[in-house]
Amino acid sequence: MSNVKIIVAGPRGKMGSEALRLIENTPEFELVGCIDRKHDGEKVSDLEGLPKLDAEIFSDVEKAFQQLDADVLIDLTSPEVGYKHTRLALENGIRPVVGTTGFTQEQLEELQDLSEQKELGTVIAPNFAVGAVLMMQFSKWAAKYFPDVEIIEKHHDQKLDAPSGTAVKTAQLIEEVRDSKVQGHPEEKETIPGARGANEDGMRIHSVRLPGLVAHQEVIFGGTGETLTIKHDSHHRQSFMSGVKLAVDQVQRIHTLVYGLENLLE
Ligand SMILES: NC(=O)C1=CN([C@@H]2O[C@H](COP(=O)(O)OP(=O)(O)OC[C@H]3O[C@@H](n4cnc5c(N)ncnc54)[C@H](OP(=O)(O)O)[C@@H]3O)[C@@H](O)[C@H]2O)C=CC1
Ligand SMILES: O=C(O)C1=N[C@H](C(=O)O)C[C@H](O)C1
Repeated sequence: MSNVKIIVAGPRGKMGSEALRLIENTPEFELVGCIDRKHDGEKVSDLEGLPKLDAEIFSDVEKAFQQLDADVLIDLTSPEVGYKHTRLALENGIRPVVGTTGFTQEQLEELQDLSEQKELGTVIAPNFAVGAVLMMQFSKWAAKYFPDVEIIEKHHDQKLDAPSGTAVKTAQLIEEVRDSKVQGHPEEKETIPGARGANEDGMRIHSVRLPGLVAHQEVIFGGTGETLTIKHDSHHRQSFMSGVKLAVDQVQRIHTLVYGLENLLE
């Protein structure tokens, strides 16, 4: 079988650089190019701290997609640019695997339509860590029995989007099984705005941002005389890479958009 030819967008980033290491260590994966707003025309191997891979860097995304013979785009950038990259990849016959978080519901629906129209697979996964996927699934299960729930997500202080994509996805999964419910005291008042966190269908989501953190989430359920906490921690970004590999393998076998790694796990 021939190699999977991959473009990485965001190669200097915390996740993008980890994805380059995954490609370097996966015999059937081949890096054919990178998208980066800096270093146009340089090689990945020219950049300090990145694997010695002989792929060219492009700052012009359309040029990259037209010139490179690629099967898959791995996007690990920021919400606005990630959406643009995903659209352009599909328009150029390249299957996107997207870890970038912060896409709107409308953007996800547009990408779903485009993916189907082009008959090309797209994987958008708010969290590639298998443990995080299980934490979300367990939370969905628990919400059937415990409709009072609050989500606390904790990330490093360089994160751009809040709440995290994982927290949003967790709330969406819980909403599938939980009747809409306003939690807390009906007359509660915030004496400092934001004290009760974001309100998603009555559920509260709290976002902590601190140096020293990587990616962590607790989902706390409250019942009569008991609480249940479901917790996941990513201590290192390697935790996301088996999911990225699975998504790259599977995106070539599907012809629609899959949102969430749980839909690809056996
Ligand atoms: N699905 C998952 O499992 C995970 C998803 N994520 C998500 O992945 C994304 C990246 O995270 P992380 O690696 O931590 O972030 P970083 O900030 O470390 O990296 C982002 C990269 O994207 C580049 N970038 C940002 N904006 C642009 C732009 N306008 N044009 C071109 N390149 C751009 C940055 O380049 P520059 O240095 O020039 O700004 C940087 O190289 C985030 O959305 C995050 O939420 C993170 C971890 C796990
Ligand atoms: O920015 C991060 O770091 C992470 N982003 C994703 C999210 O928004 O959920 C996944 C993981 O939590 C790490």
